[in-house]
Amino acid sequence: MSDEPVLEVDNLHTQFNTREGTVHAVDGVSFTVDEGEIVGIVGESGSGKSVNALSLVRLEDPGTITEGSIRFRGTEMTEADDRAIRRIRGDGMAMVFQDPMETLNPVFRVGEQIEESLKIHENPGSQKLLDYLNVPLFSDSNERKERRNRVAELMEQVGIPHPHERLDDYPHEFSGGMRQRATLAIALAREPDLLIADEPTTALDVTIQAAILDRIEELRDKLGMSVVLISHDFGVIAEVCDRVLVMYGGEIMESGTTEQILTNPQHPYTRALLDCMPQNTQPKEPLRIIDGQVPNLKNPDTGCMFAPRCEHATEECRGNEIHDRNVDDGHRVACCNLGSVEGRTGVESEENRS
Ligand SMILES: Nc1ncnc2c1ncn2[C@@H]1O[C@H](COP(=O)(O)OP(=O)(O)OP(=O)(O)O)[C@@H](O)[C@H]1O
Ligand code: NI
Repeated sequence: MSDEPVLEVDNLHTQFNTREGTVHAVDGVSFTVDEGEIVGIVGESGSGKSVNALSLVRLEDPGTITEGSIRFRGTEMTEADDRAIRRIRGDGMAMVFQDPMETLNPVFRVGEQIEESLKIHENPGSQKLLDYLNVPLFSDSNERKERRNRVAELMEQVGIPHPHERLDDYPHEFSGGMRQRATLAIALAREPDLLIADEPTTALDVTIQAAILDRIEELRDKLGMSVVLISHDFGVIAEVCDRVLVMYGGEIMESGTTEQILTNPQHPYTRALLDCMPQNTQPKEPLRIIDGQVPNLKNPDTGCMFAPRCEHATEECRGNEIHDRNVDDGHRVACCNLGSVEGRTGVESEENRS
């Protein structure tokens, strides 16, 4: 195990230029992911979670990274050329999307698609040329058989039963949960150092969701893989994550270990999100939602993004730039009004880092 974080994101800004103005989708985000660590990103719809994730793998187009740094295992992703990015997508980082059909091609068999991913992993640089020449990487039949076994093994790892019988199925022959598992197998075929999973279980029912989260956790334990797991559901995050980033309006409002965030939430937004968890709602009580709307990210106002919806907000919150502060070892909060929320403890006087 190395002490260096696998991923270091510093002051990342990703914007979209639209006719109505510039959308500040990710606005000064900093975080790290250590080897073997599962970091969760939680926040309401539109808070910038997906744009953040896509920026990490440099799929932010049509957005633009306007500022900041993303260092992945020593490579500066914001400056890397296409070749370096292709290599990193080949075997460094892999991404799983909410909709499996973003990954799966309906006209190829599931097994073939996992096999393709294995090939890219083994040969990230030469892939384009081989595709162009239409040369199969493995012509020898023994090797072909071995490769199919490896694909079946991967399918088994992600919980697809009877994989040898399912290898030659097409995606439409798979159920939603099985398709999601297949995309996980495609991602894992590359043995990524970092798996970025954007709402991988949102469309699935609870038991399948739990099974997939178990798999991710198990693979982290087995392979030492690092994971960035995105969800709007605190329940999912609490289940598997070591550390949590709470995102709102393109910024990180609070970050800390899962325990710190769950047992000692300091930011009013984090508290509001936790209050909305079904687990924290009485039976028969309707599910709570946070009053008000997510902010307009076009030409945002100064001050705290959450201030318009925050019951503790003061003039200071609206007028000033907010810096995050350390409230406990590794627990940071971007709120200028710390201490106003009942039950807050342990706030250090230390000002922001920068
Ligand atoms: N292609 C685009 N053009 C313009 N704005 C965009 C584009 N893609 C995303 N945005 C904006 O960026 C902001 C962040 O979106 P993002 O998809 O990252 O949110 P999210 O937190 O992932 O939400 P959800 O939970 O709904 O997936 C939103 O305001 C969204 O409208
Ligand atoms: Ni999203």
